[in-house]
Amino acid sequence: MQRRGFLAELATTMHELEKDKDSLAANPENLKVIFEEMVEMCLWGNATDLSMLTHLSHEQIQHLQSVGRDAQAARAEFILRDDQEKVWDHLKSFAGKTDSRIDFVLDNGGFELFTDFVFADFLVTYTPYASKVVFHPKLIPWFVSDVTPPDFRSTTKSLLSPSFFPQEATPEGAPATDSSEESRAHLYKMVKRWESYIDSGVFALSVPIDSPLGASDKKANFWTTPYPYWNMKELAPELHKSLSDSSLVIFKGDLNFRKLTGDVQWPTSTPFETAIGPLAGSFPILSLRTNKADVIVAIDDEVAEKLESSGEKWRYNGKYAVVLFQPRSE
Ligand SMILES: O=P(O)(O)OC[C@H]1O[C@](O)(CO)[C@@H](O)[C@@H]1O
Repeated sequence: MQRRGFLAELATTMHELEKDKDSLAANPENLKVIFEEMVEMCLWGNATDLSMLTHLSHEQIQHLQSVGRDAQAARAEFILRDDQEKVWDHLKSFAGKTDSRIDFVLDNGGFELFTDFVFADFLVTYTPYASKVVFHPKLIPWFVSDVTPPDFRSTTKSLLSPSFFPQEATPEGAPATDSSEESRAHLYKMVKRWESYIDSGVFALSVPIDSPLGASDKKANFWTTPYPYWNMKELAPELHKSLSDSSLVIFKGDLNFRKLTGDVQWPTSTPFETAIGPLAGSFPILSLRTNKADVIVAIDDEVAEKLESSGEKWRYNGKYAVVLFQPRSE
């Protein structure tokens, strides 16, 4: 029930944005505020994949996945390096262009994919900076809950299915409240829009949408090889070329971050640009990562020292995060 609350809350937020669409488009500063909420929603959507569920309490999971403005503000101090400002400036440079494309290198299905859809929807529906989104799934569920093409296809269908969210009832069995009916309607409308975007190509998968589990595709096989993303250009030239046409490539989650940085035990203050090696400058990269493994870069020494001396398992307890941006080279 709680999960449905979050989904509906996001759907209602998106619904309410509709009223302000024109004024938001005319006023980038207001749009920026919403953009930052969207980035953080999408970032923390990664906090609780299946592997984290085993050691977080129900309350901790709910806290990490709560999507309201206040909950996000409370978590801002846990973002150890935050390049949102740079990303926003980069996005604004696409105003007036009709062919700007954002790519999402997906991570987990379920709640995280829902937040990816919401962010993508925000970018194409409410900002003048993106005309298309390409989603990159994996062809096998490599780290258990990775999004595959069948997951992508079934997500909108599930969200639209009446049985997915059974009618709410009060403990006494009274009928649903007006507000829950309304939020259900907002969710329905939003997901219908996503389906129309899939039909029209505004939202696309990098591989044929009907690809079965275990299919082979030059644009996706690389994601499930043992190689770091440093080797993308020579080992997956088609994928590299395709991403080179993107206005922004968003890498979701911990595993993608590890592959971007070579899964190396870098000194914590290593610049992101150094850690991503030959990929730096090839295309604009945004990494939205909650920390679930030892690898970490781009953190000020004082911050790292303080966390180390606290004894907290900050590198992998899922409570901390980084938002890292590397632009395309001129
Ligand atoms: O789903 P994500 O964010 O890519 O996280 C995957 C991570 O989960 C783990 O399997 C366990 O935390 C890590 O080893 C791995 O990097």
